[in-house]
Amino acid sequence: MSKYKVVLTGTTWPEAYEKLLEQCEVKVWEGPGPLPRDQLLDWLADAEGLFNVGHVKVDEELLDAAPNLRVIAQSSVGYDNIDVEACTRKGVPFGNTPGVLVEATADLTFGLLLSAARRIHEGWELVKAGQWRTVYGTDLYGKTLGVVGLGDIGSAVARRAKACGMNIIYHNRTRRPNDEQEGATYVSFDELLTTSDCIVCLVPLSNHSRGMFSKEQFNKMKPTAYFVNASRGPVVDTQALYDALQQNKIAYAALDVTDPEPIPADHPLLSLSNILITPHIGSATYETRNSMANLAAENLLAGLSGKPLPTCVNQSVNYK
Ligand SMILES: NC(=O)C1=CN([C@@H]2O[C@H](COP(=O)(O)OP(=O)(O)OC[C@H]3O[C@@H](n4cnc5c(N)ncnc54)[C@H](OP(=O)(O)O)[C@@H]3O)[C@@H](O)[C@H]2O)C=CC1
Ligand SMILES: O=C(O)C(=O)CO
Repeated sequence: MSKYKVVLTGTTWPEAYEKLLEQCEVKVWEGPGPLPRDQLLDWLADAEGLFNVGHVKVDEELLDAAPNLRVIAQSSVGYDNIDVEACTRKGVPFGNTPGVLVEATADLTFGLLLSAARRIHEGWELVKAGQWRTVYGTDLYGKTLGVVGLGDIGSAVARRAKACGMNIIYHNRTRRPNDEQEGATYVSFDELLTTSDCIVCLVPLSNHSRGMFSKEQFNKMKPTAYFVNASRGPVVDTQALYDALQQNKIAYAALDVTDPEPIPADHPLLSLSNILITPHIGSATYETRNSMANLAAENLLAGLSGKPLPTCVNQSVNYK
């Protein structure tokens, strides 16, 4: 039996790679640097499957360059780099990796809040510098956490916060009755901004959410507010965040995602004392990244053999 022709935009985890190799002839980009666009389009000329690990932009141009493409699988839950409507128009199912990364990403997101509130990272820097002294933080117990984007991950963050004695409010475009039964209170975006002690952002990046945290929103927050973004950098206006922190309009920010990404070492945000940034490691545990790769491989192999993808974004194509 001839093997499926697949393009892999970067290296993946061994278990998933082995599964692919059983059924596919794989062109894999091993660097250095990201896969050049020309090379990708050239490889896609006869490809039947695209396994996207490097968040390559998938648009009309790419789809036109890949006339035999039958499936795209990406090992992430966010898919703001994918033109899903274009995939649907071309009849190409697109699968992401929801669910398997929820707990790891919620741990990191709540960890950022905890570290910022208790200055864990600052304490460690002081100890390393030979300065054994008290760094004061703030209690989370009894405070109000506002979750913007209470979906799979937001809800798991809310669970952790509740276990630490926080009150939970949230804002989505649609209400979540199950989470409300668990104690999360639905409020308008404005009410969340003005009443939260801590705000966590976990909305997907879209035309609706791009720049949704800007000067106006930071001005509405409490001057004691802690702001955590673990979604995508462009959901926040970086200059407005810098101004809000620099002018003490809010107390502290903790970010796992930035705009731009990676953030250059000489970026003004890095000169502030009231910020903590990690390099987009929300889902980066061995177990979770392995599970994400396996799910992406399952999506790819299902699409190649004409079966519905286990986790398909454009369902109308999946089940046609
Ligand atoms: N830092 C990291 O490493 C990681 C980051 N992420 C990011 O987290 C995002 C969320 O993931 P996940 O929880 O699985 O996704 P979900 O789809 O489960 O949840 C997203 C939630 O956001 C809400 N939402 C969407 N748009 C808006 C908006 N404009 N205003 C208010 N609420 C909105 C949705 O509700 P409704 O549609 O009703 O508004 C939904 O409840 C991903 O898209 C990704 O960008 C994910 C994994 C790891
Ligand atoms: O899955 C995602 O969307 C990420 O950001 C990385 O896990």
